[in-house]
Amino acid sequence: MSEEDQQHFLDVMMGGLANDDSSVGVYATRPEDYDIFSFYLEPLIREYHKIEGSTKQEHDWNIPVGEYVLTKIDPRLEKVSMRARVARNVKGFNLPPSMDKAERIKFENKMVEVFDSFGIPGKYHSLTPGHKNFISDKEADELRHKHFLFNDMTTDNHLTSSGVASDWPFGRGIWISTDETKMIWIGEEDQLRIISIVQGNDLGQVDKSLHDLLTGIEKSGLQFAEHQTYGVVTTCPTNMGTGKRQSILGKFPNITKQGTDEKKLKDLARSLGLQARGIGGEHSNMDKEGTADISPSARFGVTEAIVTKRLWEGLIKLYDLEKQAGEGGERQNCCIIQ
Ligand SMILES: Nc1ncnc2c1ncn2[C@@H]1O[C@H](COP(=O)(O)OP(=O)(O)OP(=O)(O)O)[C@@H](O)[C@H]1O
Repeated sequence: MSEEDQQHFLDVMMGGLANDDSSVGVYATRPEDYDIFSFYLEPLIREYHKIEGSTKQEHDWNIPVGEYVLTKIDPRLEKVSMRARVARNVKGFNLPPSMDKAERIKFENKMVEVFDSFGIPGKYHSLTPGHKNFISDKEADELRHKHFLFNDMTTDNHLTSSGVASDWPFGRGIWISTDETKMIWIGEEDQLRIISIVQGNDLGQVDKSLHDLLTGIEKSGLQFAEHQTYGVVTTCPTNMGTGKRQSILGKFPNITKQGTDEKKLKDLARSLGLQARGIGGEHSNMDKEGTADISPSARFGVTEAIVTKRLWEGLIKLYDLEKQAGEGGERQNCCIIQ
């Protein structure tokens, strides 16, 4: 390996070397890392995604609207906060761990041009000092409170030690559609996180909203970085494949014993192929009602449609366990996050 590659390899491993609590401990710094360091990254991707034999990532957004309706699980799941996001990076740019300040700003400006012309009404809010769309800390916190905007990245050791959070807050921001159901993060763990949040009960509805947004961006001519085997290229190998994470915010007071036993819910979720996170995203806590963000773990070797199906099937089982955990098999109120 050349000296230059050795340095890049060290950069890839930096997040894990600096953080004992890392689960994967690896961030790609450039799309080509997945080929140059495949001897290291391929086994890791296979193990994480439990892939045996040869798998080539396929895409399928054919998600039935009207089929995965949460009120079929429980009529009280009427107004649930549903979220779906995909991670994307654009061809020709480094991945966030190795972007410098100038490249981050250049990327943000390129995206502002897309937002000005891609046809979905909305507004861009920038965290970059001096940007024409700059928002104050107070405004940024209001957007965080609504679960729209990502946190200050410098508070996360994994993001700082790997370089993902470098040059904060330059080149960072969020585009939000006028109806506040669609949003795009700029400059977080991936260059783009394309997101939809819908309050409702049909999982297909949030997928459709996300897919409309993604298609709109693709039509703008932006070309995403793709790998011939692993699908969309993402900074963290755990997101490779579809880059899709789909979740609902649900209340599980019985399983979590009023939020005092988060581990119980996390373990049960894991056994169902799901992940349970706290109310404010990864590494956050649940509240006294055991409110958790539930999403399927799989991103690679499954299609976008399968991710939704897995969430649906997992929720049927998880809500049944919640019911069983309650006194007399009764489930308390479940879902509305205001
Ligand atoms: N169903 C949901 N409804 C509303 N907000 C949600 C929902 N699920 C997650 N969120 C919010 O989205 C934000 C981002 O969460 P988080 O960082 O865990 O996930 P992510 O964007 O998918 O990225 P990553 O998996 O890389 O951490 C948090 O504020 C979280 O509370």
